[in-house]
Amino acid sequence: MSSRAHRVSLGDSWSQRVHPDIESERRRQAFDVERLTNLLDRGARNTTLRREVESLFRSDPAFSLVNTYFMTQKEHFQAAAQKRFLLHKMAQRLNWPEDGLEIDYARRALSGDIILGVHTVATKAIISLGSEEQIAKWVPLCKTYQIIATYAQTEMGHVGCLATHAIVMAQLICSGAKRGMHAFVVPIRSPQDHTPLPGITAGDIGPRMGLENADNGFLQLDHVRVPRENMLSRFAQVLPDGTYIRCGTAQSNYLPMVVTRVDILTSVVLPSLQKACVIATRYSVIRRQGRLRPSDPEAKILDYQTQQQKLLFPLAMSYAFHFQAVSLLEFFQHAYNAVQSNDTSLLPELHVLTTGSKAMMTDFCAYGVELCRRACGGHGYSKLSGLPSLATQVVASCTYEGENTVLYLQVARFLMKNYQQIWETEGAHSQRSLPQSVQYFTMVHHDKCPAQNASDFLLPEIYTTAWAHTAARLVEDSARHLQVLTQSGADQQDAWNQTSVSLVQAAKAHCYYVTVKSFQDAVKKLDSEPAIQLVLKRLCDLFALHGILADSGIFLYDGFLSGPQVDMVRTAYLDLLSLIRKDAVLLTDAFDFTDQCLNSALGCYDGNVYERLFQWAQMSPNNNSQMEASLSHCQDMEQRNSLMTHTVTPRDPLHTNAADKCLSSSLVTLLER
Ligand SMILES: CCCCCCC/C=C/C(=O)SCCNC(=O)CCNC(=O)[C@H](O)C(C)(C)COP(=O)(O)OP(=O)(O)OC[C@H]1O[C@@H](n2cnc3c(N)ncnc32)[C@H](O)[C@@H]1OP(=O)(O)O
Ligand SMILES: Cc1cc2nc3c(=O)[nH]c(=O)nc-3n(C[C@H](O)[C@H](O)[C@H](O)COP(=O)(O)OP(=O)(O)OC[C@H]3O[C@@H](n4cnc5c(N)ncnc54)[C@H](O)[C@@H]3O)c2cc1C
Repeated sequence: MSSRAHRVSLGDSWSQRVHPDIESERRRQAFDVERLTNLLDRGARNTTLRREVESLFRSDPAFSLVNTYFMTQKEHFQAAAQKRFLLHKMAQRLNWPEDGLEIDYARRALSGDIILGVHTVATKAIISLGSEEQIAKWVPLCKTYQIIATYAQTEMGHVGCLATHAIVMAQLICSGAKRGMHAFVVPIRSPQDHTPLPGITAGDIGPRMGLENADNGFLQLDHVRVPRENMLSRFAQVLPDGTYIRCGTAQSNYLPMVVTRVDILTSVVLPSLQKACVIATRYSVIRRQGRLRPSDPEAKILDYQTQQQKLLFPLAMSYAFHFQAVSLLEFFQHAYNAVQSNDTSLLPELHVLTTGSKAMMTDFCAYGVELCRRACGGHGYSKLSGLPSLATQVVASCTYEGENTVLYLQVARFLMKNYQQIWETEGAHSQRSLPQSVQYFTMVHHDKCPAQNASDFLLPEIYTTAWAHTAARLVEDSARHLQVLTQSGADQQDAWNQTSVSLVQAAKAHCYYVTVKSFQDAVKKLDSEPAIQLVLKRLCDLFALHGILADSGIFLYDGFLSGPQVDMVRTAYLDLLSLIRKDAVLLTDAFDFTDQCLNSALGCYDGNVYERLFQWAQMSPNNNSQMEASLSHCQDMEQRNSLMTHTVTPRDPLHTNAADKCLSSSLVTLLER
């Protein structure tokens, strides 16, 4: 399949005429885009498979995403339910393997616009924490939608209208002793008529900032009895006589959070940033505004240095986080399997790597998507650009699966523990006993950065060492601050709280270092692809140097960098902007999102922005000719106001009346086999 035909997928009459301003960007190919796509897909076979799956959705109107922009929340939810149902049928018909890549690629093609994301989270919680018998009992019911599960950990719950069962994470009190958080499969609604079971109060949580396709709700349990065998018991059991037996550590039951954090990074968070980069970069070579010199034609806005600064850092992040996610996934597979076999030795490091990656990637991706949105000027505020929904989707991920400050503090706790270990076992042996991700604590040798000119800052060992030094120094400062406070009489908790701003700063610097290091390691391995290696190295340089410039105070504080060296960093950084700008469109093409999946009037492959924007705007119900005609006949403002209040009906919240109960029941029926 030709890659261009694959990408131009909306079938508009003008799609075959690629806009000359974007075509010229693709003429100069400094590297092979297709090979970069293969690298991102982790193999050419995966690229082929992904495109095959995507092609199944291209021409089927049932899977169209454009209409969702004009839907009410309820309509959007129903459309997303229908997509989930059709996808389920498709997977059955095509015999897709249960844990194969096909389903991931299908979700990507549909831009995640299907309901029951939390059903998947809950199903994976059963797989992580259930015994073999419990998995055999519950997972097939989940996979065939005979039950719909939700994951209820946060107080007040997030349960939804459709769920028949909740995986409730609750304190187990056994023979009077608190045993920590355990998971219980709690039936909450009748499988026959979907009414709440005795003692259960559940419903929709009300309007939210975004995520119209999500089923978020509340749950109250009042004297609800849960059978003993419904406690998920891979890591802990209660015997019929009340004896409590633990097979793992107390933290083993936290495994679902680790699993979900990894899942959302790869399936929601990172693709959102990548899509925003594609949309904003393509738009920025079509949009012409102002002149670089009075005699020039109007400039492509991507030719302004400030626009490059806005867009190329998110692009660098997109690649940095891709390689970070790849290395995280590798470690995850290995450590998850070990924990499942009751070897929990890697769990603390797995927890901290996933938690730090989740906090950093969601924070930065939210920032990056917003940068892209603003870089598109007024059109970035239009939902039709695709950018507002990407922004609200990513912002949510800064909160769910653990609020990011809380997560950074968990990373800091791990850093403090390991730093204290070095203090206690000072000497040559300390490095060997440290987890791999913090071994750099003992490897920082320089007091001052040896760079002498801007080009020295393009040497990966220079900027990686700068990050390692500064992260380790911030960890040390926090550890000393904690020690000073406790030595002067503060208790541990007070000392922790009084140090927490510094601790979060140290955790952020550590996460930045880990990301720079994994990006640099990935680039080093690309010797057989020199052209790709070169463009990715530039992105790696930009990512590392942007972080230094944005937070130069932490590098200057102890004199590791001098003022003139920060100027050298800036020079190197600005030179990189103009180099990367030349490849920007191709670097975003390499993500290989279909137009359908981008769902953006600004970001299609062909660059025909204005035609598409105009055409899509026609779909607005406000352009309904009858309404326009009535409005134009109104003589005065008062008449106009009264017409508006009668024409625009407020949207019903889900699940407030009998009709809505019917809606949720029928969606349940829809999803049944
Ligand atoms: C469109 C896409 C679909 C969207 C789906 C969205 C679905 C969203 C679902 C949710 O949001 S579910 C709710 C998720 N909630 C959280 O993540 C809460 C965040 N809080 C925590 O993680 C807390 O740590 C805790 C688990 C609630 C425990 O808090 P507590 O204060 O009791 O203990 P801590 O001091 O934090 O930790 C104690 C100990 O345990 C270690 N630890 C913490 N978490 C984990 C873990 N996941 N895995 C392994 N170990 C963990 C922590 O490091 C401490 O260790 P020590 O220092 O004592 O050794
Ligand atoms: C879209 C969405 C979907 C969700 N889905 C689910 C779901 O399916 N299942 C589920 O169980 N939950 C779900 N949640 C809930 C989510 O996991 C929680 O909102 C999140 O973990 C934060 O907890 P909280 O709301 O209690 O915030 P809080 O903990 O109250 O945080 C509020 C503020 O207090 C600060 N804070 C809190 N504790 C500390 C501390 N120890 N030290 C310093 N500062 C602190 C935070 O940094 C933050 O600034 C969802 C949330 C959203 C937005």
